[in-house]
Amino acid sequence: MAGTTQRKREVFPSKDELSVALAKYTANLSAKFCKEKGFFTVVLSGGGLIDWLCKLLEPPYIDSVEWSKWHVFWVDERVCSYEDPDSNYKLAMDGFLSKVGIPNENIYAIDKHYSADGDAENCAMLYEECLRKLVKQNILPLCTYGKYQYPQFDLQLLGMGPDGHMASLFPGHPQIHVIDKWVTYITDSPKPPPKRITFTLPVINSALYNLMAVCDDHTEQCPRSIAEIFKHNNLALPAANLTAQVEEMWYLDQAAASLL
Ligand SMILES: O=C(O)[C@H](O)[C@@H](O)[C@H](O)[C@H](O)COP(=O)(O)O
Repeated sequence: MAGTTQRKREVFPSKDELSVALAKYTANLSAKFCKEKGFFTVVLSGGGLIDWLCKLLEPPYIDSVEWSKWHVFWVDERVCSYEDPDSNYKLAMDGFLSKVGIPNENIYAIDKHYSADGDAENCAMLYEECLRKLVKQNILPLCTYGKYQYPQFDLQLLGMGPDGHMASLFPGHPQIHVIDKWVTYITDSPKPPPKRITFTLPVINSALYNLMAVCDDHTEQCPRSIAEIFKHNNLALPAANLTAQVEEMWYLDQAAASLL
């Protein structure tokens, strides 16, 4: 089913207030899905997001969230070794995942060897294979979207770059049009590093809940992209193509929303 949700947004005076709301949103969905089906599938991105998730590491969430029932994925990943400061896996492990009790086998990172070798194509292929195994194990249901089926996650936590990219789907690059794969790759990303893997747009839009968090660090481009999306629905910006099966929510700080 194609996502038909309405784009919702909330604007927060500061990053700190956005972080509080982000923790609450995530913890509420975690409780809902753990109660309903016994586990919670959550997809992370890189960038500022991991830092903004820090309130989950504080009471009441650190003790109340059922961390052992989480399954964690990445919407995109930089193709480099796990130790590289560019790695989204390292960013999330160091800043968040190592501080909560998620079983290691529930953390689905990019392939260790191909990523260290810089082999983006095989990393994408193996990540898709990993998702297909989880479909067989009934961890991920399938969602029909257009003429294909895609894995369906409970919650995706996304970020947007100032140019309007989300995941590693960049404006003017062909990856945004890929529909016959679940995971694809790019070797000339305009945001460094150049080699990355990324979920395709229909996988992103098959998620039940998509939360896009955007805080602006005083760039001129970010508020302009937000205005293009909310006022003109300019689909040339990849993030304007975001939808979800149940809820598409945008959390913006005041700076990012300054042109709305
Ligand atoms: O690996 C990545 O680079 C990301 O997943 C990317 O899509 C990110 O979410 C946005 O670029 C926002 O990043 P910032 O929060 O740092 O602006």
